[in-house]
Amino acid sequence: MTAPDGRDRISNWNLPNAITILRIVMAPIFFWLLLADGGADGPMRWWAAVIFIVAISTDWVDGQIARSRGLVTDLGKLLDPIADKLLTSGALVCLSILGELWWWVTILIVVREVGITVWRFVELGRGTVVPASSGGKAKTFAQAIAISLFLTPLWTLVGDWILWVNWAAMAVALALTVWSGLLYVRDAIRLAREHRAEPR
Ligand SMILES: O=P(O)(O)OC[C@H](O)CO
Repeated sequence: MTAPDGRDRISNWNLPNAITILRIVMAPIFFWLLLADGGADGPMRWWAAVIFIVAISTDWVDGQIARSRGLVTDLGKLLDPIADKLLTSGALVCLSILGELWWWVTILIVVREVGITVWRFVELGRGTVVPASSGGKAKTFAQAIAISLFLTPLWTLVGDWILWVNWAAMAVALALTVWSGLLYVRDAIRLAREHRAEPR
């Protein structure tokens, strides 16, 4: 399809966006598996961990395919962070419900993720698409590692010392979440000033 400016328009119905939607579909299956056995470390917990790891890994896959095949779309730029946040924030909420993670950690991260998403939609309404920053990508990677560690009952295999590793990984994820969030706040202030300076 060709846009009015003569350039080829990329269809939103492409492989990277389909993978992103698959990630969204996998999220409720993962939540159910994690919550269904009430925090036990049996087979359902292992399955929940596997599904989370597979689903969050598709974040890297869809990005790679989109860039290498020239299939980057505005829909993808919006949908990709939402799919990540659904999985990661949902996982944190489930872990807090199960009493395995302090609520204040979950709330801090979820408020940051929801806040950035709301801001993305506000900017979209003004005609600006805000893609994920490198800090945001590093934050998602750190969250994925920390959540995968929390989900996988490795303590049943190697002993309780692994819990220290889990908490250290969560601390790094939390720090990157706050840091990258503050950088977005700085960008939001700059963009708001630019919008105000635009002729009406
Ligand atoms: O921090 P955000 O909102 O830019 O999210 C980053 C994405 O999850 C990276 O895939």
